[in-house]
Amino acid sequence: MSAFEAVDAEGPRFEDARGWLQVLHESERCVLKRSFSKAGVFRGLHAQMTPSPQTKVIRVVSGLILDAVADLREASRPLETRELSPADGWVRIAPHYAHGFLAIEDTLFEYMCDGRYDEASEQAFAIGDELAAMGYDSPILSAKDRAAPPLRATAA
Ligand SMILES: Cc1cn([C@H]2C[C@H](O)[C@@H](COP(=O)(O)OP(=O)(O)O[C@H]3O[C@@H](C)C(=O)[C@@H](O)[C@H]3O)O2)c(=O)[nH]c1=O
Repeated sequence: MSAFEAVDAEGPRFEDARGWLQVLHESERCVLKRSFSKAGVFRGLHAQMTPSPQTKVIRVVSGLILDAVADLREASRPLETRELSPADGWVRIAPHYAHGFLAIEDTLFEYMCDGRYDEASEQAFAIGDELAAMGYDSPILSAKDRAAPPLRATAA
């Protein structure tokens, strides 16, 4: 076998009103993805729970996002946000965070997760009130994220 083994480099692509998500490569141990989000889209917050927690390594290829994480180890689920642009390079998100982002501009985003996508273990949390308080009203959401319980309602 050649040392340069060809791998499936383009997996499925999912399009919806937010933009698209492309799986670039997936194995048992990692999944590499790219997504495009129109300005005003919010994706998340999402976290894969036991038995499939994931560390995510993320970057903005083009555009600008407000990245958001909530620490699921804390009863109060504290939310932290930070603007990320291409200049910030790769950023690591530990598995105990639920993660999401608002596209402030049209944004191309790439991320690597250690471990497979496991939809059954995923939990979604809504932060519409928190975004509105920061001046980001009526983000464009997926049906799944519209149906998610508010982050605060799930806090102890
Ligand atoms: C995330 C993902 C989705 N999909 C499919 C499921 C669905 O049909 C379509 C769109 O999925 P979602 O709506 O969950 O995509 P999206 O809202 O972009 O989900 C992502 O949000 C950001 C904030 C994250 O942190 C990521 O880990 C991931 O949860 O793509 C996969 O096949 N593999 C994957 O790894």
